[in-house]
Amino acid sequence: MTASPYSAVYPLDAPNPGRATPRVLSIAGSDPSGGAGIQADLKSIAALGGYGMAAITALTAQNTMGVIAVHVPPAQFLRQQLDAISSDITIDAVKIGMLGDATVIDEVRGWIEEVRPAVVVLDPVMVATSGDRLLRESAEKALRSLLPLADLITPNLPELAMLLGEPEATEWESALDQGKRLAAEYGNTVLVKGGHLPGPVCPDALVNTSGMLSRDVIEITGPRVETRNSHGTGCSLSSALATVQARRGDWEVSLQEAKSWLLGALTTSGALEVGQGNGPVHHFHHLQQASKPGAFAATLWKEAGPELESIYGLPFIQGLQSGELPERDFNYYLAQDAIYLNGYSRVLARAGALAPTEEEQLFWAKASQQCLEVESELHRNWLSTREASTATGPVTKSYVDHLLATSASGSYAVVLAAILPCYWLYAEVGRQLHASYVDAGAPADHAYAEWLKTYADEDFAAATRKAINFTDAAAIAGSEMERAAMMDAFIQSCRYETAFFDAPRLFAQPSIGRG
Ligand SMILES: Nc1ncnc2c1ncn2[C@@H]1O[C@H](COP(=O)(O)OP(=O)(O)O)[C@@H](O)[C@H]1O
Ligand SMILES: Cc1ncc(COP(=O)(O)OP(=O)(O)O)c(N)n1
Repeated sequence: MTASPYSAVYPLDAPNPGRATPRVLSIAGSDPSGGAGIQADLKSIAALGGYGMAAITALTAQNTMGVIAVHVPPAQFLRQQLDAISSDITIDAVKIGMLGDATVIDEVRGWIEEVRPAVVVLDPVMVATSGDRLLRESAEKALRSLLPLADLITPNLPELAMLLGEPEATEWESALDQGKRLAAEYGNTVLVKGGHLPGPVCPDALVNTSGMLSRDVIEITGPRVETRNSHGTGCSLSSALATVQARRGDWEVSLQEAKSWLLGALTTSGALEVGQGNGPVHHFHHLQQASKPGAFAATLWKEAGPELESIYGLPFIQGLQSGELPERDFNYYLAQDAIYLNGYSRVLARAGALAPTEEEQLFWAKASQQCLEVESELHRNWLSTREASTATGPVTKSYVDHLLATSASGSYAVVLAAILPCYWLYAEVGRQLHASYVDAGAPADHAYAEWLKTYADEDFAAATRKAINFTDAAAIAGSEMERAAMMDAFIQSCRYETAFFDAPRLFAQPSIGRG
């Protein structure tokens, strides 16, 4: 099973001690072309689920080709902006970007010392990629005085070198060494970024030498996207990190989530068609993708692919297809299926209770009832003449527990995502098995002929299509966080589907009597 990009990024069991919608302040310069500075910060904060605020340090006249002019308003006015915000609003995280000159830095330092926000991310913006200065050279010393107040510093390689007064690193290992030196000097965490190095990968690493992370260096790598559209990547990443950190409270988790989102924003940046130079990244790529009907269902199906492949490779499925499956395994499977269906029926009823429309309520209520009817049918027609333990097996127990836990605490959309694999994977596996039985001339002497015929159930196929459509619609109506939780619930259920088909091989006992 390949790991889902979402499961790494939004683990359901990850610590989530912060606010669902963190209030994040960007203290940065304005980029009127919208790709960097506060404009990029506000988009990034919103894209990652935060409430964005902005105090403007400087105005630039710039576009995707470079910076034409910089205007730094009086620093006291910045202080008035900052005081206006902090006297009224609790700030969960601050991202600091372009500061312009030493008077601005002094005001920001005074305000941070007074307010002490819980999360401070400092992107020490000095020179734009275009080569234009965004911080006066005379202000570099003042900038260093701000570093101890930051929890995380996110310099690019030229900025890292400038802060240390060393030549710029040209290799990843020496960049990490520089990161360690800066982290040791200021006692905080440094994000060393590999964007400026050549090569097919683009690594980033959290570096802390005082034991505040699980390791001194936590490296997260990713592919390098072939694009010119990297304007504002540093701004976007640092504000995304501040937002996720305020929610998650774990820098490693925050970097994984922010980096994965930025990768999508870089990959899809071409669709924006903004400017003739280094264009911006697509901050809201994930929302547009998810709002197309069928797109979320297609992503789910792609995620289920490797699990389906595993299912087809299982001895149980191959034995069912060839007819050589030991009867003991088949009996175990039937008995566990009956137990499972009883639990599944309760979860379907819960989906009905949460359904937003009468059509969906009716669909799930009927599905819940049909589930109990199939359970009775299994007992009446299939299990009454067979020997199989009626004790709940470990996989059945875990699968039903997962479904019940999801239905107890998950939203309608998440419950549907957990329910769906039992429809979708089962329908697909059944379709394939039935097709191969028919292709083989539907032999009447096939040991499981009667069972394989039950897979040709057009009503179940139609119900599966409806369940997929309802799940897709719930994803479109939901938030990004909800879709991530749906993805996790879906993948978890897919894994249980595979385990369920494999359970007879592992747990069916040779001659256990019923009861
Ligand atoms: N071409 C690219 N492909 C993938 N990730 C990139 C690319 N360029 C930059 N990044 C990522 O963007 C973020 C900002 O990196 P960097 O370009 O080094 O900083 P800055 O924008 O401050 O100069 C980092 O997470 C880096 O890994
Ligand atoms: C107003 C403003 N702030 C910061 C930058 C620099 O942006 P950054 O994300 O570091 O990357 P580049 O745009 O330089 O590639 C800026 N240009 N403007």
